[in-house]
Amino acid sequence: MPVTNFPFKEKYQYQNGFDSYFETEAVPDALPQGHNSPQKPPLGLYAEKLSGTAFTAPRAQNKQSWLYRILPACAHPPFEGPAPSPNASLGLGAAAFGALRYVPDQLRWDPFDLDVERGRDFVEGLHLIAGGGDPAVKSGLAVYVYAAGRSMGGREAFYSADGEMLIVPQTGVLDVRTEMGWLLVRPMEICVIPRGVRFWVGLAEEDGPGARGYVMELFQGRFVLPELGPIGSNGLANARDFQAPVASFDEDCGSTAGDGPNEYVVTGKFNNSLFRTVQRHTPFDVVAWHGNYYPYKYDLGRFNTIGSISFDHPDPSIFTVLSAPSETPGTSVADFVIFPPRWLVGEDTFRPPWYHRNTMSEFMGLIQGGYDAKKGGNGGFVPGGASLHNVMSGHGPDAESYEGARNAELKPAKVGEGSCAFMFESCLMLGVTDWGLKTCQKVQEAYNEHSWGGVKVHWKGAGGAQGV
Ligand SMILES: O=C(O)Cc1cc(O)ccc1O
Ligand SMILES: [Fe+2]
Repeated sequence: MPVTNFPFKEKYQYQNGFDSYFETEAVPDALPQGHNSPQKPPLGLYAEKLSGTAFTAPRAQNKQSWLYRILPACAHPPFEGPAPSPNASLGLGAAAFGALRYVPDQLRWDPFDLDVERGRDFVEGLHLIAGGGDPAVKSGLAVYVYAAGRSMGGREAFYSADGEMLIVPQTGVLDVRTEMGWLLVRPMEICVIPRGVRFWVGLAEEDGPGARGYVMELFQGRFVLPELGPIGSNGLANARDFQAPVASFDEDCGSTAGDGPNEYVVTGKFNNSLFRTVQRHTPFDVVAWHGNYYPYKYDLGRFNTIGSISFDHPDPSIFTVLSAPSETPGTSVADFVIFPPRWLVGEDTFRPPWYHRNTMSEFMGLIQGGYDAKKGGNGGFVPGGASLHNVMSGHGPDAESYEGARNAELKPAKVGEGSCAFMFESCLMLGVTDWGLKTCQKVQEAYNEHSWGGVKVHWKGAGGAQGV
């Protein structure tokens, strides 16, 4: 079901479409007509180009936007850093990335703690849990969980030069301000902030339980919609359901870069370290923009789920929302896959996921409800928790789910009502941080035993009838 209530309607306005060319102006006539960079842009604005791909990238992949702003982004004192990570002990930063540990065991985590002390904002609350590759050579990705108990300071902004950030809220509504405008992102919605775009994250419900969720930072390439092949021209996540913000700006800029009335802290993530600068003008001063490089959001309830209407359990690639292709055809650096409510009708079929070992690694999280192949409850796979099944690590339904599905009457059945699990699937082997393995204290030590310790032998012997 799509997310329905739309608070703060006047602040959040969207333009619809994936990979579209948009133009938007918060003040009439702020966009130059017929030019990108006139001698004097309208209203005394500066023109600034933001490129997400090489200038010479083929047209089909080329991503860039023109921003018309009160002062250009370059007007700031030198960055200081690497700054001590606001949460070095929690796992963000170069040291944590450099010390990733690669383990073949299946891992599962209890729900990660919310920031009940209300001490951390979104950036301070980012905990690196797993990753692979290297942002300096634009390869690989990082996976975080976040727990934010408060909004970022009113004069703060963050950006990642390392990659595009896919944010998956699990608890708490995020009020996201970007250079290109505002996005309201609720649980069961996601948003993507492209590399380099400055943003601010607030909690829309200041007196709620705080915000918790998952982030994938993609060092390599960008998220695109998966090919549909024989599915045809519609299905899965449809382009028109992606929403981009409209231009919205503040005017706190003084008359030059140096003498503005206030100080704004811009924190940049650069090769896994944080650098900060304090400038005397707001980074959110973009009065108009046009282009195809922009942040966007998507309501997972709009996903058009497709499955087998005859027999056998299809590969989960049919549930891909967004995909970041590698150079190898059909092989993703990262896929974002969801398991929404759906009908299962397969005849003579073991309906949950089969047992499997993959060359791809699978990091899973649960936004709400349960997951059909795994027990919930204490010690199970529950909302706000996670699991990691790394390259060639065997996994599948726990013994109890296997027995249940093996003996189930195969009537059409709706699974996953009110639930949504997701998977960050990657062709990379994922290393886990010290925080993820130890400090967070959420690893379920008995995960393997608890899930598969009880798998029964059904073998009837060489003479046994098949399928009994
Ligand atoms: O491991 C998992 O639970 C994810 C998954 C789901 C599915 O339906 C098929 C394969 C797969 O890896
Ligand atoms: Fe799997």
